[in-house]
Amino acid sequence: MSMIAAFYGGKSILITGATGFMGKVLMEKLFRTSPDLKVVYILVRPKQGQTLQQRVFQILDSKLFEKVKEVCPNVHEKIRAISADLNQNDFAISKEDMKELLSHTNIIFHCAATVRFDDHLRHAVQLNVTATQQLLLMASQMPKLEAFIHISTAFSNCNLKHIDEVVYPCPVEPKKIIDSMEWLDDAIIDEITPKLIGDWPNTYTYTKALGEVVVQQEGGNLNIAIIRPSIMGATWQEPFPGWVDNLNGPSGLIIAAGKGFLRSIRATPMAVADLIPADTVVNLTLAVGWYTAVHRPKSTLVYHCTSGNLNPCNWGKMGLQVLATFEKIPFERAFRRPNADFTTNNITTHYWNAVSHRAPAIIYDFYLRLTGRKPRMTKLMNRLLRTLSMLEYFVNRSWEWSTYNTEMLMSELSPEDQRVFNFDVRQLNWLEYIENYVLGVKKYLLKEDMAGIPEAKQHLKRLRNIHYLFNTALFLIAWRLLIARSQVARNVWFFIVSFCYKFLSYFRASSTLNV
Ligand SMILES: CCCCCCCCCCCCCCCCCCCCCC(=O)SCCNC(=O)CCNC(=O)[C@H](O)C(C)(C)COP(=O)(O)OP(=O)(O)OC[C@H]1O[C@@H](n2cnc3c(N)ncnc32)[C@H](O)[C@@H]1OP(=O)(O)O
Ligand SMILES: NC(=O)C1=CN([C@@H]2O[C@H](COP(=O)(O)OP(=O)(O)OC[C@H]3O[C@@H](n4cnc5c(N)ncnc54)[C@H](OP(=O)(O)O)[C@@H]3O)[C@@H](O)[C@H]2O)C=CC1
Repeated sequence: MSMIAAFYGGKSILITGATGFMGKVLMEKLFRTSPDLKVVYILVRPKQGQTLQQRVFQILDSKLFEKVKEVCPNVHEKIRAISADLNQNDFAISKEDMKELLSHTNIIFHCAATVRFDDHLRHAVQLNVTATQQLLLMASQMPKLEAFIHISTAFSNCNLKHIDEVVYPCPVEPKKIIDSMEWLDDAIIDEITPKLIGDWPNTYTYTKALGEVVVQQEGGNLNIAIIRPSIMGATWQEPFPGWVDNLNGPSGLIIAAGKGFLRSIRATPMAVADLIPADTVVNLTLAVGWYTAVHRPKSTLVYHCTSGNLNPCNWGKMGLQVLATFEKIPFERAFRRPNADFTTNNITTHYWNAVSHRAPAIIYDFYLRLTGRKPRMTKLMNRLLRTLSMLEYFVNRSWEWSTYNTEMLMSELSPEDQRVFNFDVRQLNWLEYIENYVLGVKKYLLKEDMAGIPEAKQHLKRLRNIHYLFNTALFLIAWRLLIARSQVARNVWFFIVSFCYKFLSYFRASSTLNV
């Protein structure tokens, strides 16, 4: 019997960010392995005209929860959605709901965050720092609380090269930042943001670092642990390989590459691609929840959930495997044939952006205009290039994350728990994982049918022929222009033609002799 699964039995668990990518995988695993848990409280905000209940039903209706519904048929009764907005005071939770949460919660998993790299500093601070502070305050009033697990990111200290499993201080105290956000106006915040974030690349990583400091400073006597996942990708094994439901991290770029929009990227092929499957993160998170509650470590332990130091893969290898998978499993209605040019140089980046991205978009928009349709490709391409520029920082550097605590935890688990809550990334076969990831993107993000693969392959063949035809026409036009202007080019042309003629005559004569 799994000790971890048994631990969660009968427990009341509070999850923030349960409607997000990680939150859903976390909930799924919890219900599948501990169907006898008492209740899962999730803090949800109404969104896109959907009520809380509609949002919960939409999650439970997804393929991700198919197995759960077999193991725990009354799962919908065990999820208690609480209306909350983490941007508001006391999260805008009603008095009754608050009372229930405070008196029953045993474990908190704090996953909610804004993960947008370019979020306004005020908003990023509100969600990633102030909300964490408020949640800690709530936690301190929960008499039955056994553990508070805070999800951070391995990139919260990406301004360092080697990162240990410790909380690093920030140049400006989080409390001062929180205070200043209350009275500074947006224009001033915009002005001071670059100075405040210093050598962090964006407001996301900076505010996640501040959030960790808040957890350490204001955790009081709570049993707290911090988990730092690197780049979370599709699931590796559970509940099935390749599940993914948003465009963050590599997923959006895999779509852009598979559809032929993205054909070159400014990335260092040898830089470590520190991806980590979402189910691995969730397994570690649940194991940490158990360990923190049962063993009550004296200080706040930080756990790195990364792959680079145990089983490294690099961006070059990843790009090649993604392309190889497109050969087998192409995406439908691609704009161009998928291709991957990795460049680290400024000039070649501009060149490839002009030739591989902007020029085809302009030509296609011209074609759309000619056929009376609205041009849209240039706009899409500009957005893609903007996204690429934001991700560049992460694909041109490598970091070293130490994993002592994570490895210590692994050794503390029983063989059964090591199997059920496997977070040993050394067992991951990258080629297989990436292939399943691409397949998952096709199935669960693009919602494309596998039956369409032969047609998609035909489409790619047509694109290849158009490509050859286009290049040949371009070459002939360029050549024609050149020989019209240059005597040297004309001489070369006559030399090639007469050489070919002689070769053919010789070939014809020798084949006549052979007969
Ligand atoms: C050469 C070929 C290659 C071949 C092979 C290629 C595969 C192999 C190579 C793979 C290298 C991977 C590198 C990953 C590095 C990640 C490092 C993470 C480190 C930290 C990890 C963490 O700890 S934490 C999670 C990370 N946090 C994000 O990853 C959020 C990012 N994101 C945003 O910060 C905002 O999104 C941003 C972008 C500002 C736009 O902002 P914005 O306002 O302009 O646009 P919106 O967000 O409103 O989106 C507008 C439209 O862009 C669509 N879209 C949104 N994201 C998209 C995306 N990533 N790729 C495509 N498309 C995306 C969206 O679906 C909309 O499409 P539509 O309009 O059609 O609905
Ligand atoms: N994805 C990744 O690659 C990585 C993620 N992480 C961390 O993991 C955690 C989960 O990330 P992930 O699942 O990818 O993120 P998502 O963006 O998928 O999910 C974010 C969650 O936070 C909720 N949320 C945001 N704002 C509010 C608000 N004002 N009130 C209530 N809820 C809110 C969202 O709710 P709603 O559905 O209503 O928007 C959603 O449930 C985050 O802490 C992130 O920093 C760490 C490393 C890598």
